[in-house]
Amino acid sequence: KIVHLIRFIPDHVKAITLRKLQNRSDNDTLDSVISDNDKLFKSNDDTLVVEKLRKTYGPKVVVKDLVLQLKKNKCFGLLGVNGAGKSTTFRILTKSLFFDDGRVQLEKVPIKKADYTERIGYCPQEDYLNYFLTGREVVYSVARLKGYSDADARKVTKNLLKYFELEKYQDKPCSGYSGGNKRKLCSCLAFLGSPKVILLDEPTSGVDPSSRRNFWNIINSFKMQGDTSFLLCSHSMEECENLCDEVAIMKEGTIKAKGSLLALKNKHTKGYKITVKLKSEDDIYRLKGRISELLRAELMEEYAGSLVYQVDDKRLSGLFVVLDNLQDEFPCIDDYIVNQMSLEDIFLSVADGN
Ligand SMILES: Nc1ncnc2c1ncn2[C@@H]1O[C@H](COP(=O)(O)OP(=O)(O)OP(=O)(O)O)[C@@H](O)[C@H]1O
Repeated sequence: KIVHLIRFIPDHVKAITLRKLQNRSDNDTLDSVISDNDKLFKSNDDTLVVEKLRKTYGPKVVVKDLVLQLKKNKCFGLLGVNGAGKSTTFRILTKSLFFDDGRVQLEKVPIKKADYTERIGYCPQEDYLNYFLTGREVVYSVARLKGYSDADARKVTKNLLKYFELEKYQDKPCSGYSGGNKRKLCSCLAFLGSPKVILLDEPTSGVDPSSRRNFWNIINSFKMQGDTSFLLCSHSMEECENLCDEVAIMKEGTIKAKGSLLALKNKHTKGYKITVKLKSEDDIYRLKGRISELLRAELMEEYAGSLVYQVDDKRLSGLFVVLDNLQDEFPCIDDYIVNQMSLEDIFLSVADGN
């Protein structure tokens, strides 16, 4: 039965299981490891530290000298365009993939040590589920493989399925789950075993807005209670704004921008974003000229009847007066919206830049 189960579980859980089954002990004591590697940890709040991580596929470097520090009770967002190297990083951090150079330590335990992965929870980008088992059986099996007793495994399974709003489907085979419910079940597995670090690779893609909010609540309540760190990869900027204390934007294997949301906003954006919605494009060239002249604004985007400007002017009231006057002068203006710059704007400016 166990051999059958192992075929359907991810490598990082498999490593733990095989070690448990073989009853192998780790020869290196934690003390010797700590004295060797203290330097990597800059503060007591650091949990996972990555230094100059590098991964190549033939001549192609897909992760270039990546540096990361995850902190207790914090969520770190790893953003980037498709192919930036995010999932590769996740696979390296869960020991599913070898890397060429660099160092990784989790609470001062180097990645090479056997119990490293026991401290990590992982929701990979692809669903890994045994489709013959029900949701309840999947969670219970992984709980047992992670070392829970029968009674504890039952209890934790019940609670997790409840938190992730999967109770309704718990006795149905996973093969019949919708895409969003499969994602929820995979996320739920990442929380098993009280991991110190939880890696979530696009955990809510395909998940409905209400379940997504429930998921955000789970993470935020974990952040408040325990000492878990989260590393989140998501293409939803809204999700990152809601969950992340710090984000890094990755492009072609390199981190192009890193910091708290506020720091990134201050560094990469100025002032406000103005979206001018048009009824028609009749007088558009003259309008663009007037906006540049009056607001000294930079045209960021032009799409589907809208002009999007970035303006440095910090005096909001003055801005509205100018925009009202422009609306009177140009009947082609339908409406305008003034927003603060968002994480999405930062992402676009960093991802599109060189
Ligand atoms: N097995 C492989 N052999 C060769 N190249 C690979 C392999 N796996 C990934 N790559 C390349 O590594 C790069 C990074 O891929 P990765 O899956 O980490 O990107 P990502 O940032 O997670 O993208 P996405 O947002 O689309 O999930 C890509 O250019 C990809 O083509």
